[in-house]
Amino acid sequence: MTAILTRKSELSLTEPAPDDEEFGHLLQGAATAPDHGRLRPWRWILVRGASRGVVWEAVARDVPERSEQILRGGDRAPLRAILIFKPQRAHKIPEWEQLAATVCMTHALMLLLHERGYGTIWRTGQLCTSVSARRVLGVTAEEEILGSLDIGSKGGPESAAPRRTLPDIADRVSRFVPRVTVPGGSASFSTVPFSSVTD
Ligand SMILES: Cc1cc2nc3c(=O)[nH]c(=O)nc-3n(C[C@H](O)[C@H](O)[C@H](O)COP(=O)(O)O)c2cc1C
Repeated sequence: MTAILTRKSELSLTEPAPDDEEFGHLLQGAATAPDHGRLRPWRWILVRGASRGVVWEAVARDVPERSEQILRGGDRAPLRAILIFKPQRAHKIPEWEQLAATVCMTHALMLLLHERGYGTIWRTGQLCTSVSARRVLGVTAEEEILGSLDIGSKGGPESAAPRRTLPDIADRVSRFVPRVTVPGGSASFSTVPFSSVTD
């Protein structure tokens, strides 16, 4: 609960970021997230330093009207880990489940990075639809870019924000109460009371 309540998307990320070895180590942990069929239908492309410019120049080429803004954003984090969804299309595990497994892995990775003191933010935007970026990164026709997990050290003013408060989820959960006495009758639902949670 502490990790959940203290993680938040960090807009300002500076050096240092985890090196390849540390990223790989944490990814091994994250790769144990729930994954129906254990297909691991994803891969990461780590982009650092001047290579970031190459990728975001490609994105900017595809959206000339926003190119300045896109180029400015290219180096917004020391490590831009690009998440590629690599589903097995004709597999018995439906594609949505493969996407769900990919998201489970990514959230686990974000929490592991957070636990090590790194900040993250998952960014999507123009990168995901950029044909030029796909070409530069070697993304195949079978794959999709799900965005960039920006990783670095927390430095912005928002880093000092207090722990988040828990959201009100009272209307998002109910208890199923079958009406066994009425054949074919409808079930009823009752809401589940929650007391506020603390760790
Ligand atoms: C799939 C996905 C895509 C996101 N894309 C962006 C984005 O393009 N730009 C951005 O500023 N934040 C992006 N975010 C971060 C969300 O804006 C952020 O998680 C949300 O505002 C809640 O903030 P928190 O993570 O601090 O709780 C994305 C998050 C997810 C899960």
